[in-house]
Amino acid sequence: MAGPAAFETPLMKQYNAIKAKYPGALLLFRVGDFYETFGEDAIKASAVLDITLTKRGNGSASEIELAGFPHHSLDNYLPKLVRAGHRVAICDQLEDPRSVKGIVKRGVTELVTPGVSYNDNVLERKQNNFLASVVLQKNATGVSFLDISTGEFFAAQGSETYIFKLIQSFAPAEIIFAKSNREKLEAQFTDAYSTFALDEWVYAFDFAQEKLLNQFKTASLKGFGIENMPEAITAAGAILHYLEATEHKDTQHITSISRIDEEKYVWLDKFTIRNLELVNPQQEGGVALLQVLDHTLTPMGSRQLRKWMILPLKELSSIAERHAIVDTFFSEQELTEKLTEELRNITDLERLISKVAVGRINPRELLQLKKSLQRIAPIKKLISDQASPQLQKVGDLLHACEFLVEKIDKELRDDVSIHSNQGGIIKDGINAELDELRGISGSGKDYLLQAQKREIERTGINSLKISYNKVFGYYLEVSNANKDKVPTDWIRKQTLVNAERYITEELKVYEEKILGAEEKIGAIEQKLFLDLVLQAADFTAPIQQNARAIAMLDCLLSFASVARQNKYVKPDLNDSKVIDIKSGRHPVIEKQLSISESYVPNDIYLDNETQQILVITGPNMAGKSALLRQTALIVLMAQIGSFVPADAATLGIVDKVFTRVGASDNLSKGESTFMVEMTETASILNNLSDRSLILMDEIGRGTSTYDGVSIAWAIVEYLHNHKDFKPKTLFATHYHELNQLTEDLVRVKNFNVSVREVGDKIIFMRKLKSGGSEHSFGIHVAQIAGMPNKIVLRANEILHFLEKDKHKNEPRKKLEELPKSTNQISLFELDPRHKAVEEILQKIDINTMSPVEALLKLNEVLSALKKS
Ligand SMILES: Nc1ncnc2c1ncn2[C@@H]1O[C@H](COP(=O)(O)OP(=O)(O)OP(=O)(O)O)[C@@H](O)[C@H]1O
Repeated sequence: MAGPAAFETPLMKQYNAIKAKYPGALLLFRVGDFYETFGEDAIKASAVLDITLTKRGNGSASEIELAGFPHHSLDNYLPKLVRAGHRVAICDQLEDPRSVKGIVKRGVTELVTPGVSYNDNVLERKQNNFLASVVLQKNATGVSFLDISTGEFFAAQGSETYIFKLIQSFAPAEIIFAKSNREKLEAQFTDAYSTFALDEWVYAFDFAQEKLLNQFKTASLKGFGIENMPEAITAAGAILHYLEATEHKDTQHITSISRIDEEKYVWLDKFTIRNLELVNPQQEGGVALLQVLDHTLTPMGSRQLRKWMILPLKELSSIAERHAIVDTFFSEQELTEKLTEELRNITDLERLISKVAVGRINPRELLQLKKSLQRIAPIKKLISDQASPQLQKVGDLLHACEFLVEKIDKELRDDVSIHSNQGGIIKDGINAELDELRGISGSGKDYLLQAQKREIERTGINSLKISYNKVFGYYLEVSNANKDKVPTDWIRKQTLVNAERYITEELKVYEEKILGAEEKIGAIEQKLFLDLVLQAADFTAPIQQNARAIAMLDCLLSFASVARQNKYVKPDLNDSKVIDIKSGRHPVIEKQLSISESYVPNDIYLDNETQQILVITGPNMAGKSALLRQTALIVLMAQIGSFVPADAATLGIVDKVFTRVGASDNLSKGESTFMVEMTETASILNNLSDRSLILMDEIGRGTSTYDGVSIAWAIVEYLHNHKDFKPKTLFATHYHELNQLTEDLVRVKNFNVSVREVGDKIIFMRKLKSGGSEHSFGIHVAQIAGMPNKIVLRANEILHFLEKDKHKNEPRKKLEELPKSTNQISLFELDPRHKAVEEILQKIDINTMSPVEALLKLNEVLSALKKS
């Protein structure tokens, strides 16, 4: 590729100057009806967009790569570039090329980055598109999240672990930070997120605070509850700067910022969110809890639910409010049906009003906004008529925006297109001049039809047609066969293969009148439409408030609908430290079972006094993990306001949920090292509280049995004997040795997930029973899984050998004594009964045997074979 110095045409000079202002961005450069990319950008764009890459001379000896697409395809191509991780600068022509001589003025009108987008094709309807800004400081780490498409703006600060966890939960589309924090944050986030480093000065507190005060037009940040959070303020201010730098200067819809208060929400460690599959399944094709709970009807509802899921509440009263509303919906079938019907007709109010604020709304969207707003009044009435004070409170938040609805209804036509420049937007009777011009335009068209008729009569050319094109306006088209009938006063304009095109003086006069009128109509309609948009912008705050209230109703309605469908019950939440679940089920697994299977419910009881830690043993596949997860899921569902899959649940508020799964479960993620397992376990142990719920699933299995048992043992002891806290713990393990813990630790109780052995087979009962289990059945599972019989037999042999001498402290020596396996399969190895027969036969000494003894032996062999 040629270097910049080689680009000598004036156009390329202009291109280079603009390109230099947006380092790191792919520049879409508008030339005529095309967006062009050059050089490296062209190579990237052609690869991502699958468009042709060409080369062209640029006024010097060198050539430059070129790839472009028609301007009207921007909405198709832009999202693809952004999704491929590019920052895209859109450079437009800033003046009408027809009115300038020489080079048209151009400038970047928007820098679209993964985290800053209004484009419906980039955005997911059901998900927020957050931009995150992070600041690492000595005292604390700060973070801010903004979804420019909805106007939601959050800030938080705290420990680095907490902030990184929040980032993981919010899953932003892009993360920005100061260059000085680059090394650490890139190492942390670049694999999973788009990142961008900004100059240091952007992350200065004073600068950031000023930006926020200007944005909200307030004298202090007190009203937002963040005035004493310098790191959060710095992160948030940097976001506002970034919007400006990316040419997103219309930000009137960002009207406030909310503090994410660490104290208000349950602490979910990063494994919990992933392991419990709250919002995303761990494996492709899997199902997350969110999918089961999401029966929402509006995009706002869906997005809200996702936020609720990652931020379960700790405050009893707030949870109770949600439960009360779900309860009303649950029992009032008629109310839910009516509300459901109304919500179905509400579109994305939140994103539409953002588009209004930044002047990006099209006529059809404004019509949708009106239609959605028309549903607010009936909803308000429906819920305000209810006895529930909680529902009435939500009703108070709703604002019918009558003035705006009436205005749009009166002025905007019901059949508008998405384009604001194609006319047909404003109704008749709104603007006198518009009506008059429409009259002229309409009658002009009539006139043309009459003229066509007259000319046909005059010339006798029956196929004569008056048509229009942009190049020479209205014309008469005559086929070659009729050419000689053309009168002399017609002026020939164009010759086609089969026809000739003419204009006449009369046509020209009318054309001017009609086109003049249409142009004026377009201008007036556009102005009236803009007035409507401005009017709507005045309603930004109430519409945003409506959107949030509707989102909340939608989520709660969804909870009620899911509860009814899946037979959930209202949990009884209280201040105690008891978790008492009767016949609890796993909300996701129970949905996945086939009709012939049914989920086996289980009771779980945990408290801080008598039953703090359950050591749950049982064979592989018995359902230990399912039981652990369902317990945490039930607790979390309850604390986000949902009903729960159980017959009854009395739950003391939980403030932290920790999850650790033995290393090999995460093998596919390349995180299986024992070291990681231990580090994470350590971090749990260092952050305990009295209301914590801990799930430990086969901790220690990433190392040798002896190490594993010892570590697991020590962890249980630690959790039991902690001087300050008695965190409730479910500890699933294969190590039945841990059952001995109950001998010394009073609040540890043994349970097992029962199975029944029927002959060689085991039947999974999935029932949690009090008491430990004898052995781990792993070999049976291997057999079920289709492991070659030879291996199963050999494993059994080794197991028996090891178990026989378990309590002697000479494992190595014993292993050496283990009978060596041969690689050949003998007849006796194919079936365990044959092994027994072999043992009998080998002991026989036929030289000393009487015939009767031989018969008896034969009988012994036969009965060994009959044993199943
Ligand atoms: N209570 C239940 N009712 C019906 N099916 C269940 C139940 N619990 C678990 N299952 C089914 O059994 C499968 C295995 O359960 P789970 O993974 O919990 O076993 P596990 O004991 O943890 O096994 P491993 O030790 O191998 O991890 C689940 O995927 C689920 O399909």
